[in-house]
Order: sequence, then C-alpha cells, then structure tokens
Amino acid sequence: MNSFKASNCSSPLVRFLSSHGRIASPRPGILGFFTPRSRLFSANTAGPSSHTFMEVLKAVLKQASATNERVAIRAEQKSYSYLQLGASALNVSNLLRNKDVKGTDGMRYLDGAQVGIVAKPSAEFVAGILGTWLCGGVAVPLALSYPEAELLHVMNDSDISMILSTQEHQQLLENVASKCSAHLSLIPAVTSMEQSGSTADNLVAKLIGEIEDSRVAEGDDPALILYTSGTTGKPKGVVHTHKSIISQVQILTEAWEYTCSDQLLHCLPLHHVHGLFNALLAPLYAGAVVEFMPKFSVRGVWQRWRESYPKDGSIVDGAITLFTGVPTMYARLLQGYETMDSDLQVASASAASKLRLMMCGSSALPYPVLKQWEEITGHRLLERYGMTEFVMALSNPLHGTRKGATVGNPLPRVEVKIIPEDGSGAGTTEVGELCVRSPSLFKEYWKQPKITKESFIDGGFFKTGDTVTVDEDGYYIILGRTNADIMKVGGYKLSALEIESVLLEHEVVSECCVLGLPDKDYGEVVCAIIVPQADAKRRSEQELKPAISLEELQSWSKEKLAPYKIPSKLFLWDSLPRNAMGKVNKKELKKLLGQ
Ligand SMILES: Nc1ncnc2c1ncn2[C@@H]1O[C@H](COP(=O)(O)OP(=O)(O)OP(=O)(O)O)[C@@H](O)[C@H]1O
Repeated sequence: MNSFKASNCSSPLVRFLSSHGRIASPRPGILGFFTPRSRLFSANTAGPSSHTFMEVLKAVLKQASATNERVAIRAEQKSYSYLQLGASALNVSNLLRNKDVKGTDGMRYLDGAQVGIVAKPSAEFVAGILGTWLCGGVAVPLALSYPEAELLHVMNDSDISMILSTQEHQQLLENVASKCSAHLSLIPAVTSMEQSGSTADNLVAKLIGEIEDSRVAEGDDPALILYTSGTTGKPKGVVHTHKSIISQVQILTEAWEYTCSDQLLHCLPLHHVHGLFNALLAPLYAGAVVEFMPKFSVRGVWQRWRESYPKDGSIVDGAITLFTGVPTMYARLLQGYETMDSDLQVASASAASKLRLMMCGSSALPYPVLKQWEEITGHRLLERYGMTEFVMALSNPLHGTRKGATVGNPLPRVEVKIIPEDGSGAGTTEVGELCVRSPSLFKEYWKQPKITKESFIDGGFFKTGDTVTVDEDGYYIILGRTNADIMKVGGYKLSALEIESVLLEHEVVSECCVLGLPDKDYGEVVCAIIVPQADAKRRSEQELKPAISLEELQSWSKEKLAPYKIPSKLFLWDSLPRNAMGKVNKKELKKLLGQ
C-alpha cells in the first residue's frame, strides 16, 4: 500500500524557507523533502511579526515563470496555476481598494475591514481570500448553505462592509448585501491554464512588487474570522491573525509531510478549519495541488481514486495522493463500497490503497468505521483533533502507531495540559479539561472580550471545553464536549462518545447518538438515538416490529458495557440532524427530547 512517488519537483516554499533560515536543508529522495520524525523547522517558526500568508504566495510566485507554471487548484475539469491565482488575487485586491466602502472617497487599503467571502469551493474563492489579505482586509468565509437569517446574523455580527461572491450567487447576495448595508463585488473569473497557456513574463515581477508594496498587515493583525459550528451554543466569531495562520500551516505541513508532489481531493466546506486549513491553505503552502469536488459524492470520490490508479498498475498524471474527511464521509464511502459489484470493489479498494495518506477528524471516528476502512483499503485513518480556536492540536503520527479511538499526541510546537474539573492541580491528572497553548491560537472572540478572557487560564492556555484522558502509551482520548457529551448518571460521569462507539458495533446500527436526558432519580439517564441499517429497516417494516427494541439493545450491551452505561431510553430515527461538518447538535436534541 501507499505507493507514494517521491517527486523531483522542488517545493518553492521549502526553498524560500531555507533561504530565510526557517527550515533545514531538504534531503531529497525521501517522500519529497522531509525526513520522517525529524524536526525541520526551527523552534520559532512563526517568524517575525511581519510574516504573513502573503509571503507564502510571494515565494510560490518567485518560482513560477511563463514556461514553468505549477498547478495550484483544479476544479470542474480546469486547472489554475499559482501564477494565475496570484494574478486574480491582485485583481480582487484592486477591486476592493477602488471600492468606496463608506460612501465617501475610495481607499487604498482596507485597513482591517471585514470582507465576507461567499462562493463555492473554487479558484475564485481562493483568489477572494488572497486578494483580501493583499489589501489588508480580514477575510470572513461564509457558507452558501446558511439560511438567509443565519447569513445575515453572521454578516451583521462580523460588521462586514464588503461581500465578495461570484455571478452564480449574485441575486441571493444582492438581497443580503442590501439588508446589511454591505457592498457586493463579484470576483472576476480566474483565467484557467486551458484558457491561457502562458502568462505575461512581467507578471511575476509585478505581483511580487505588489505584495512587497502591500505590507499593510503585520503578523499580529487579524486576517480571518471563522464562525464556530455552534454545536454547544450560538456560533462565535473566532479571530485568527496572519501569524496564527502561517504557524498552523507550517505545523501541519511538517507533521503530515505535505509536499509539492501531493494532490488533495477536497470535498469539505471552506468556512470551517478542516476544509480551510488542513485541506486548502496547508497544501497550498507546500506547493501541492488542491482539487475541489464542491459537493461530496460517494460515487465521485471512489471514481476519482480509480481514475488516479487504473487497474493496469499505472499512475495517471494528477493522481490523488491525499484525502481528508469527517467520519460520516468515511461511513458513507463504506456504504457505497458495499453496493458495488465485486470487480468494482477490487478496483476501488486497490486504488484507495495507493493514496499516500487518508485523514479523519472534526468529530469522533467510530472504531468500527476505522476497522472496516483498514480492512478494505489497507489505510489506518490518521485521526486528529482540532477546534476553530487553535485549528489542530493533537494528531496520530504519520509514521509510527496510529491508535484507534485516540487522537494521538500534540503536534509540533503545541503544548497541552489537562485540568481537573475542580480547577486544582498543575495539569497532570487522568481525566479533565484539555487546555492548549500553540502559536496557532486565535487572538480573540470577535467583540466578546469577556468570553475571550474567561477562555484562557494562566500561562496563555486556552480552555477547550473538551474532557479528555490519556492512555497507557500517552495517546490522548477525547471523551467529548464537557457540556454536551459528558453525562452525569447517578454518581458516574460517562462519555457519550465511548457508548456511541460500542453501539455502532451492533449489526443493526447504522448511525447513533447518545445523550443524557434529565431524570429526577439519577440526574440524567443514558438515551440512545439509533438510525437502523437499511436492510434492518426494510425487515422491520415487513415484520411490523421495530428494527431493534430497547430490551434487545440492553441485552446485547451487557457483554460490552458496564451496567450504568447501558442505555435506558431508545429512539429509532430515519436519520440524525447533522450540520455541514456532519456534527449533531446535542444541546438542541436534549431540548427537543427533554420536553
Ligand atoms: N477527532 C475528534 N474526536 C472527537 N471530537 C473531535 C475531534 N475533532 C474535533 N472534535 C470536536 O469538535 C470540536 C471543535 O469543533 P468546532 O470548532 O467546529 O466547534 P463546535 O463544537 O462544532 O461548535 P461550537 O464551538 O460553536 O460549539 C472540538 O472541541 C471537539 O469536541
């Protein structure tokens, strides 16, 4: 498995960083440039305060020329080079600078103004972000899937004065822009490599000149506001700086050895950290290719892998090497695999096995999914843990043992400690709240100074709100959100995630969600919501009885769970309400079911 070809292309960023003393000399021949387990970045990779993501773009552009253009983005059968992306960023920047935001004179730089970016995953979206940074603005990526009320809430909350979108959403956004007194601009279509084989010779110099000229943002200045998914409360605006962004992409590139040989198939929304950092900014930083598949399609993903690695054993140009997804995506890919005929299964499994790396996160990866995925594709999914506020903090290793039901260890330059619930102790306890300190930490919650202050403890550690523990090998285990996944039943504190993982092993269970419902005797009781497998559901409809009864579930669970962990309430549903990241809002469900 993992027949990853070491590339002979040189990573412009590695060269750029080498020349700036931030990275050790590359050793060619080993997975691109990185030596396994070695620490290639110096301790302070965040660099000087003026180091912004635009430096990255500049480094890439420096290496590009009209004859040697490298692909940055692929979308809808078109390819866009780093140079074309840079040229478009410049167009966007000029567009924004010439806009008269406040109804008076035009302004040269945005000076930290918020720019909403609403576009499907595309070259235009990326040009929108880079163009905003180029002229000193703060990018606020927004979801196209938001209902209008939520879009308006976020736009008003983040004080957006300008919106960047594309023609296909013009009507919707004109309406929204007028309601929040923002100015709408359309991102000009990015020229693709198919439309223009080469770019004017002088463009590279011009672009670099512009970037140098545009040193309007310093490392500590805000660059990005991302809204949390709101699983535990109202979505909050999380402000990231140029420094936190560049630190994070360096951390991920180092840990997962992203290189310019990589080609990532991207099927995630871009308004959350998983899709934006892990799957877009970090690969671009490494000089890799990001291929957008804006709507995740089970059939499309399997097909793209099969096209990459045909049955004759060849590897096509543009073969996908990286994939990252949320657990429900892998569960659906497995369901899709089950429906294939045996020839297609063989071709699909063999193609998938040839990717370099497959990663998973955003919510707990059920052990049965991990196991089945490994049986079919040979890949042990690399599970990692992150949060909007610090992007990624813990990860299973690229090399070495990846342990199921754990999220590994701290990423490079990330420090963590566990604080017991009563606040005592110096951070060495078995179970408690995870606290994180990292160069990738956010600056503040937008317009929420009190909540920002309360979220940090002494020493600048951020309180995640997640309860965790560490196993005998030092691997971290996420027990869940303290206020949504940790149930208090009698005298016990139980992890809903642990019980979900066990219930998912039952043959009738396709998806499940465990939560604590209020109870006058025990404080809370364990409640399971189960979505039965399709064939179990069909059988139950024919036989006019539930796919599984509470008694059946309890008697099966006796073998696997301590008595106080066995569900005492059961609901059978057709599906679970999930958000764009595949997460279930347990607070909402508790309200609904507790009535
Ligand atoms: N591998 C993982 N295993 C278990 N949980 C995870 C994993 N990765 C992320 N999470 C969960 O996702 C949370 C971070 O997600 P995000 O920042 O989108 O916030 P949210 O919980 O969805 O929304 P909000 O902060 O608004 O409640 C983490 O705090 C953790 O609870």
